[in-house]
Amino acid sequence: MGSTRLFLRLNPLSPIIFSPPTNFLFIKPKFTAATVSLLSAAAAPAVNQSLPYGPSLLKGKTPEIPKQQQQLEQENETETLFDESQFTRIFDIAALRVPARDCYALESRLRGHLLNWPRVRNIARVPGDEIETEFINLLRDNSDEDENVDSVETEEEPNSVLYREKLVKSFNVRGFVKFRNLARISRPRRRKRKGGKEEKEGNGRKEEVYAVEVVEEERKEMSGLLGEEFRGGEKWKGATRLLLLDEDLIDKDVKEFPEAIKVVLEEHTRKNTTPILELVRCRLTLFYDYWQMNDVLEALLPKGMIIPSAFETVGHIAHLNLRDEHQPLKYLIAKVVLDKNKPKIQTVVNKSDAIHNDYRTMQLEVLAGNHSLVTIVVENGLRFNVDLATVYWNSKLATERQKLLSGFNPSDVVCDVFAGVGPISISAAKIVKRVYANDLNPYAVDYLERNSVLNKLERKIEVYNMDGRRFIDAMFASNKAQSITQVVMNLPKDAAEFLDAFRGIYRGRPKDAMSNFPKIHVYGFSKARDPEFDFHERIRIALSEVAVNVEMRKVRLVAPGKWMMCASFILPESVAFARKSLNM
Ligand SMILES: C[S@@+](CC[C@H](N)C(=O)[O-])C[C@H]1O[C@@H](n2cnc3c(N)ncnc32)[C@H](O)[C@@H]1O
Repeated sequence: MGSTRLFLRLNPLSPIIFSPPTNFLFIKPKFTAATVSLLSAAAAPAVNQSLPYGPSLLKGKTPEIPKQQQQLEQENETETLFDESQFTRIFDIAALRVPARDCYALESRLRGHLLNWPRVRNIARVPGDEIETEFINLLRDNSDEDENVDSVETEEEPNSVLYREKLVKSFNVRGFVKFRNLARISRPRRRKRKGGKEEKEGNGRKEEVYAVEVVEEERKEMSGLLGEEFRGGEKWKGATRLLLLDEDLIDKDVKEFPEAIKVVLEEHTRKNTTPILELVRCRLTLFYDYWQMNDVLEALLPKGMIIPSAFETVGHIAHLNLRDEHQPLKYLIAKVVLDKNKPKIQTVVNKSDAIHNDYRTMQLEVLAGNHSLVTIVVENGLRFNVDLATVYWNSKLATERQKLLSGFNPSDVVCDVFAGVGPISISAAKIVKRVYANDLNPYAVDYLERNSVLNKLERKIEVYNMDGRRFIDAMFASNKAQSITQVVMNLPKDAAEFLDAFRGIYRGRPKDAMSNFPKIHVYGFSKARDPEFDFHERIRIALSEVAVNVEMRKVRLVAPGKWMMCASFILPESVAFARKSLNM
């Protein structure tokens, strides 16, 4: 059966001029004629007074889309899974236009009454808010009113008290006003901004996050509050900024404003013959790039469907584990995951099947982004090249690996029987004297060698490519046997069944010459009600030994009711000198 791709676009028949947006998911007519509205009622913003404070796709207005653009979008719909412009929301808000140099002081003074929306700065810039110095000088020349633009040095030498007072005024929250750049040095670099638009760089493309525009200025209401002398921003003698006010203040009369704002307005009016604050009406537009992954998925997926918001990452790859119900929407989900996690994530894959093969590699389907499954993972300060198409990697085991390594010391010699690309071997090589690392998968061995070199530890690691049982046999038959102090067996599916390889490893050799018995760390899964007992039993059976003194740990729950266990024990002398197992 061919794959069915679902396309989301704005319903062309619905009126969209400043109306609550209605999103519909269309199955392309090419595949079926049925139009399925998968978007829940929740995704259609109603003017709902009970909505919580803050930005929401269920609030605001959608922009007017010109007819021509609508047609263009319909023509291009084959290329896109959904129309990102459907996520544009416009909010009317009130703002105070203030002198740029006072904006930080006023922001901290009025913080509780400002917009305070996540990822939207309370201080906004709009085109034309920066006035050229020459223009300021021109205004100053033509003005007989005293404005507080760096006036200290233009006045006659005052007495010491007045001088100190003047000096104090020459500082603001950012430092000495005459050296504004000094304050900037310690500030993080601002994002590039064009006019009132906030943008971020993502994956080479500029993402428009939000924009602020001034719609109209409301001076009359202010003069009502502040008296006749208030003439509201008729003359701006310097750069200005907008302080975005609490969303609830948009339709309020200034008289109903919180006291703190009224006090600031009055103070400024009293101090300046030409008031330097004004109230303006603004339009705040939040674009697709503003919304977080969950916001978008919640709006796109049918009501009641579980939002697949959690995923594992391996380097630049996000690895989803989609349920059956997500399958028809997998490309759409992957696009959102990619869009919302760029640039760190470049590829989104879905694990399409349980792991069945010997090399423990996952069956991955690339759903979005670039198709390379070769990536670099950084763990514990070490770098690992991994190709998820050919080798095993599991970032969830990072903590466990650290736990295991914490028991190693510089005099140890380690045998890693199922080494993969080397997360245990290479990390161990940093601590111990020597590591013998083995894996059956030739690709894993290739990466293991490369990773040893990449981390400059190749001199401490010897790499082997053979079956685990043969490797154990070869190591303990060689003259390396007496130096080996630790053996790691991380193949949880069936490592315990490899333990019989230790039976008789010293058989036929003089007991006094073979006095060193390595500590074995073996991993395994258990679905039993008592996983410790169950795993211990499996170890005893594999070793054919009744009493084995084992330290048992639960590593993690890998599935409901299924534990990954780690058992550590010193190889019993009786096992090492026992008759060889028939399997060998
Ligand atoms: C669960 S992975 C663990 C790899 C590594 N220790 C890690 O933490 O990433 C198990 C590894 O055992 C290897 N393997 C499977 N059967 C094997 C066998 N019979 N002999 C040796 N290695 C084997 C697989 O290729 C795989 O790399």
